Amino acid sequence: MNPDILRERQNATFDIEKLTNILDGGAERTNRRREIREVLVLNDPDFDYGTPTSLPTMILKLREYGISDPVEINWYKSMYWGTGREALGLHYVMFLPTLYTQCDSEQFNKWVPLIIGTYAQTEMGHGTHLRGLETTATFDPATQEFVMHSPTVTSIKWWPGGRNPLFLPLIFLSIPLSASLFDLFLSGFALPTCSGIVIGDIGPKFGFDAVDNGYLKLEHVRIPRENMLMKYAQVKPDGSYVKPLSSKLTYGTMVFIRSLIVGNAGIVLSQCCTIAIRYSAVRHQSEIRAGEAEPQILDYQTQQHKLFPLLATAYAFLFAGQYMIDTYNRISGDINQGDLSEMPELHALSAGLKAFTTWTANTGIEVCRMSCGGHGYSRSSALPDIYVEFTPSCTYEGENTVMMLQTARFLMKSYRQVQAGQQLSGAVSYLNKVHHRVMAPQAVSSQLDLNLNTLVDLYEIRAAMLVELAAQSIQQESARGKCQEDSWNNSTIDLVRASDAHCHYMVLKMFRDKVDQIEDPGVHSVMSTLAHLYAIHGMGNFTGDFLQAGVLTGAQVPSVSKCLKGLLAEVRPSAVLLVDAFDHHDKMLNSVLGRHDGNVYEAMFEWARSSPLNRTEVHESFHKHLKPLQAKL
Ligand SMILES: CC/C=C\C/C=C\C/C=C\C/C=C\C/C=C\CCCC(=O)SCCNC(=O)CCNC(=O)[C@H](O)C(C)(C)COP(=O)(O)OP(=O)(O)OC[C@H]1O[C@@H](n2cnc3c(N)ncnc32)[C@H](O)[C@@H]1OP(=O)(O)O
Ligand SMILES: Cc1cc2nc3c(=O)[nH]c(=O)nc-3n(C[C@H](O)[C@H](O)[C@H](O)COP(=O)(O)OP(=O)(O)OC[C@H]3O[C@@H](n4cnc5c(N)ncnc54)[C@H](O)[C@@H]3O)c2cc1C
Repeated sequence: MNPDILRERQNATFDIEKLTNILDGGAERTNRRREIREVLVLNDPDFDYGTPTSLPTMILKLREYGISDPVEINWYKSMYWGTGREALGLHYVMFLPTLYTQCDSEQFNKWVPLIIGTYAQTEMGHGTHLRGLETTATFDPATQEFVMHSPTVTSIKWWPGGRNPLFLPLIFLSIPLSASLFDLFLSGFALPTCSGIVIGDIGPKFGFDAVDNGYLKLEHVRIPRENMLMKYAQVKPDGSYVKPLSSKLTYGTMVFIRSLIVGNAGIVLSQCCTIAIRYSAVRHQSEIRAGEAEPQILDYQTQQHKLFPLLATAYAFLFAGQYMIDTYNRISGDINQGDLSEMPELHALSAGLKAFTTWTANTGIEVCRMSCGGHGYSRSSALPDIYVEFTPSCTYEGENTVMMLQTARFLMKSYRQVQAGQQLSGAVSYLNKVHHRVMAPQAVSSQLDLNLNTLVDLYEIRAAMLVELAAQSIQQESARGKCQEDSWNNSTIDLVRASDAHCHYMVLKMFRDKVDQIEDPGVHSVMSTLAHLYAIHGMGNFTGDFLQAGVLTGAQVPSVSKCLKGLLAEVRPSAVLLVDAFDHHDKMLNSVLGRHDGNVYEAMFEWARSSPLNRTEVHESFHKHLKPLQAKL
C-alpha cells in the first residue's frame, strides 16, 4: 500500500464502518450490499467484468438470485457495469416501474415477467412540453384497436433508450396523454411483427454509448385496446373514456426517476471525491517551503477548497437521496390508495431536487477531474467517463430549468396561500413566517453564530426572501399591464433563483436532521463538521443573498471566509477516511487514480502498456502510411 495513503488511514477519529452503515441505511443493508458485490458478482466465475456479452448473463443471474428490489438490482448492476450506464438501465428504472404503477392487475401478470422494454415519450419536436406531443392513438371500436400514428416528422419518437430494433415492447405516451403499452415486437429476436413501423438509431451522442437511443415512426399501426395501461384510465369497448383521478398520474414514472436521480447524484459525486481525494493524498508536487520535500497536493489550501466542499456536498446529497426516496415511497403509497393530496408537493420536491443535485454534481465532477491535473484527463482516472455518463441527467427526466420552474410554480402558489391567510404545512411551512419574520441581522458582532440550527434558519430566511422577491416581480409585471403568462415569463430568472434557494435550504435541513440522528460521538463530530462546511461554503458562494436578506452584515463577511478556511483544515485529517466510508470497490470505481491502495503510478504504467496502441513495438500505421510516404520524399 502506498505509504501516504497508509498514513492517512492512521489515527482515525471516527468509526468508518458505522458511517458506511449510516449511508446504507443500516448494518444489514451494508452486509447485503457487500454480499451482492463480493459473493454474487466478484466471486462469480461467470462474471466477465462490464463487457456487453455479460448483459444476458446479468439478467439471468438477477432472476437466478431472485433479486427484485430496485435498489438491490442497482447494487448488482453497478458492480457489473461500474460507473457506466448499461443498455438495460431504462428497462429497470422506467419501463418496469411504469408497468408496476400503471398496469391493472391482469396486465401486470400478463406482461411483467415476460418482457424487456423501453420508454418512448419524447418526440423529435417535443421532450419537455408533454402537452405538445403529436403522436396520435385513435380508438377504432369496430376492431377494438388503437391506431397509432406519427403524423409529422416532429412527432417521430426520438431517444427511447435501449430500444434495439430487434425486439422491444415500448411504453408509449400519445395523445390523449395516457400511457399505453405498445407491444411493437415479439420478445426475443423477431423482426417487427407488423408493417407501418420505421425504427433506427438516432446516431452518435456525447456519450451514453452503452445505451442505443433510437427513433420510431409509426404509420397507422394497430394495437389491441387492452394494450392501454388501464390502472388509472380506461377506454371502454364502446370507446368511452374513463378519466383518471388526475391527469398527472401518467407522469408518475418520471417523478419516481427524478426521486432516484437525487441519490444517484450523491453517489456519482462520492465516486469522484473518492478518486480525487485519494489521488491528492498520494500526488506530490511543487513545494510549500523552499528546500523541503514536495508536499501532498492535498495540503494545498486551494486543493482543499476545491474538494472538501464537494465531499460535504456528496454526503448532503446522499442523505437528501434517502429522504427523497422515503418521501416518494410514503406519498406514492398514499396515491395508490387514492389520496392525491400530497402529489403536488412530491412533484415540486422531486423536480427541484433533481435539478439542484444534478447541476451541482455535474459541475463537481469537472472540478474533481481538473483537480487531478493531466492524469484526471486520462480515461484511466475514470473521471471523463463518469462526466460523460452523468451530464445528460441535467437534461433527461425533466430539463433542469424547466424542473426548477415547476418547483417555482408550487412556491408561488404556496406564497399566495399565505397571503390569503392560509397556514401552510410541509416543506414550505417556512413561508408562514415570511410576512412576520423580522429580517434583522444576527447580533451586530462581526462573529458568525456557527450553530448549525442557526445556519439552517439563515438559509430558510434567504429562501423566503427570494420567494417573496419572485412573487413581487410577477406582481410588478402585472401592475405594468402584462398578462399573467408574460408576467411569469418576465420573472423566470427570479423564479429559478427562488427554487434553487428553496432546494439549498431543504438539502441543508436534511443534512442537519441526519446529523442530529447520529449517536456515535466520533461520527457525529465529523458529520457535523461537514454539515457546517456545506453551509458556510454556500454562504460564501451566495453572500449577496444573505446580505440582501439582512441576516449577514458587511462586518461579518470576512468571518465567512475565515470560518471556511478553519473548516477545511478541520476536515483535512479525515479526508481519506471520509471517502473510504463511501465503500466504493476498486473494481466498480475502475479508476487508476482512485485505487484503495494508492499505488497509482505502477497501475497507470500497466494501464498504458495494455493499450491496443502498444500491442506492437511499432504501430501498423507506420508501415501502412508513413513508410510509403517516406519512400516518396
Ligand atoms: C431502480 C434503479 C435504482 C436506481 C437507479 C439509480 C439512479 C437512476 C439514475 C439515472 C437513470 C438511469 C437511466 C435513465 C437514463 C435515461 C432516462 C431518461 C428518460 C427520459 O428522459 S424519459 C422522458 C422525460 N421527460 C420529461 O421529464 C418531460 C418533462 N416535462 C414534464 O414533466 C411536463 O411537461 C411539465 C411538468 C414540464 C409540464 O407539464 P404540464 O404542461 O402538463 O403541466 P403544467 O406545467 O401546465 O402544470 C399543470 C399542473 O400539473 C402539475 N404537475 C405537472 N407535472 C406533475 C407531476 N409529475 N406530478 C404532479 N403534478 C404535476 C403542475 O404542478 C401544475 O399544478 P398546479 O397546481 O396547476 O400548479
Ligand atoms: C441521454 C439521454 C437519454 C434520453 N432517454 C430518453 C428515453 O429513454 N425516453 C424518452 O422519452 N426521452 C429520453 N430522452 C429525452 C429527454 O427526456 C429530453 O431531451 C428532455 O426531456 C428535454 O426535452 P427537449 O430535448 O425537448 O429539450 P427542450 O425542452 O427543447 O430544451 C431546450 C431549452 O429550452 C428550454 N425550455 C424548454 N421549455 C421551457 C420553459 N417552459 N421555460 C423555460 N425554458 C424552457 C430548456 O430550459 C432548454 O434550455 C433522453 C435524453 C438524453 C439526453
